[in-house]
Amino acid sequence: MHATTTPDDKPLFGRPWIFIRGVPSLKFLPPEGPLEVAFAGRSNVGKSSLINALVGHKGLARTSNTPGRTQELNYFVPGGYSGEGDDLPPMALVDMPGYGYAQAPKDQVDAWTKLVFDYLRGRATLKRVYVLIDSRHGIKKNDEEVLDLLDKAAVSYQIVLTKTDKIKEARVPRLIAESQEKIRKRPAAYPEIVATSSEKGKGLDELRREIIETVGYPA
Ligand SMILES: Nc1nc2c(ncn2[C@@H]2O[C@H](COP(=O)(O)OP(=O)(O)OP(=O)(O)O)[C@@H](O)[C@H]2O)c(=O)[nH]1
Ligand SMILES: [Mg+2]
Repeated sequence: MHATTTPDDKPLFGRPWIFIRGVPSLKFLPPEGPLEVAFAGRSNVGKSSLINALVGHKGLARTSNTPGRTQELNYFVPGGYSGEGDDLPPMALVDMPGYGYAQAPKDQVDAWTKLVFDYLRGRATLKRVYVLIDSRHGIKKNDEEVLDLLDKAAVSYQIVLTKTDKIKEARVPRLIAESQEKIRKRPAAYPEIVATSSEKGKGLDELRREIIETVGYPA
């Protein structure tokens, strides 16, 4: 018997990831197939940077200092699958436009927000949403609205603190405790909170482990 060489023999985050599709409106979504893990959060919170840090590819998802950089649902998958027939990747990471303030015309921002909310509410293969919260700001009113939506739609989500390199280290445990208190009664919230810094590589292994567990990889 010889060992197989299917891509599934390699660790999920130990191989190149590729961009496969940008979705400007729901009708362009790929057919439901592989499990999806999505990243939500206010504009500029660090969604695209976190995806790049997780997969170890700096320029994969476009990032910017200007809020409103990501304007579509962007699909990223591990490479090595043709996408034809049954040769599908085991999962996809979905980067999303941010909600809240963005440097773009209001009707455009309203359209992205609707796209994100409709996707979050209605995607059967969406397995987990990471709701990113900037460590300097904590959970705000518009974050709460997204948590309400996810609770109502019974979509499992987890809070991820971003940019922890921008606050004093001693504040991190307090922020985790405060955030945990805010989600304690929320039915679809995963109780653990992950503190990350894409810049310093903090919390990434923990998050990778969570994602692997969430999608049940390898099956
Ligand atoms: N110091 C620090 N800066 C970060 C970190 N993560 C992201 N940033 C910076 O924050 C800014 C926004 O990052 P993005 O990843 O583009 O944020 P986003 O949430 O995808 O933003 P939109 O697509 O506009 O919604 C960029 O200037 C990043 O370099 C971090 O961990 N630490
Ligand atoms: Mg982005």
